[in-house]
Amino acid sequence: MTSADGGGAFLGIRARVDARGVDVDLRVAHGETVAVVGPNGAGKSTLLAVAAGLLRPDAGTVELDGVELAGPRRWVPPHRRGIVLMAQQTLLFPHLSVRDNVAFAPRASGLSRAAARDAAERWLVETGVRALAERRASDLSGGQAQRVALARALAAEPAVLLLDEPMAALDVDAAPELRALLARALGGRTAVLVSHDPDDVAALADRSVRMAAGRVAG
Ligand SMILES: Nc1ncnc2c1ncn2[C@@H]1O[C@H](COP(=O)(O)OP(=O)(O)OP(=O)(O)O)[C@@H](O)[C@H]1O
Repeated sequence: MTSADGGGAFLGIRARVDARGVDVDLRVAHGETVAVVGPNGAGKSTLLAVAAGLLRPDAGTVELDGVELAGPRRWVPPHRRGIVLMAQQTLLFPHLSVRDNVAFAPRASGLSRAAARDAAERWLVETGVRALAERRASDLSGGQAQRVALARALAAEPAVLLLDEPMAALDVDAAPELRALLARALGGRTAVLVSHDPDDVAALADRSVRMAAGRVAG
């Protein structure tokens, strides 16, 4: 494993996943949004899965704000990491209302029902989906579902937001609106964005790195 620089990063991922031919080293500063670009199969989603705790690397560490989340003798489960992954497929709870989807993380974090509802309300307004609050998640369009997914992700108050092609499933009409919303949401936030779209990278990221054949190439 090679190291691009020293410590000091807010989020540091140094991981080898042998079955996927991935050996990465990525450091993200506090408040920085880094775009990860590169061809299909380069290992971008694998990098996010390691950071989120969905995949255990064969070697390496994941660190957040000086705390080890994953390492040879340490494993913090996904829901305790303060890292939220927003994937291309929104994975909302289809049978729950939009409001209950967004209130889920605040409630799971121990807030009372009323406080979780207040938190959900704030993020529903913030992401422009307040009018959809009573709808079932299964009844949303793709663009609406992505907005709700963003509201749900932000309601978890994550220290780091991971976005895997957040706009790939949207039609071209819905993309600019969600991009503008994401630009607001990512301002000053620590985030890693995987995208094939140069417009997304330009609008959303402070810097970008390229992955190829499982390595961060620069
Ligand atoms: N669930 C999986 N099980 C086994 N191998 C996988 C799995 N997902 C991906 N891989 C393999 O791991 C490698 C990295 O894939 P990954 O999905 O991380 O790349 P990616 O850069 O995100 O690609 P894309 O842009 O197509 O989403 C590839 O060789 C891929 O075939």
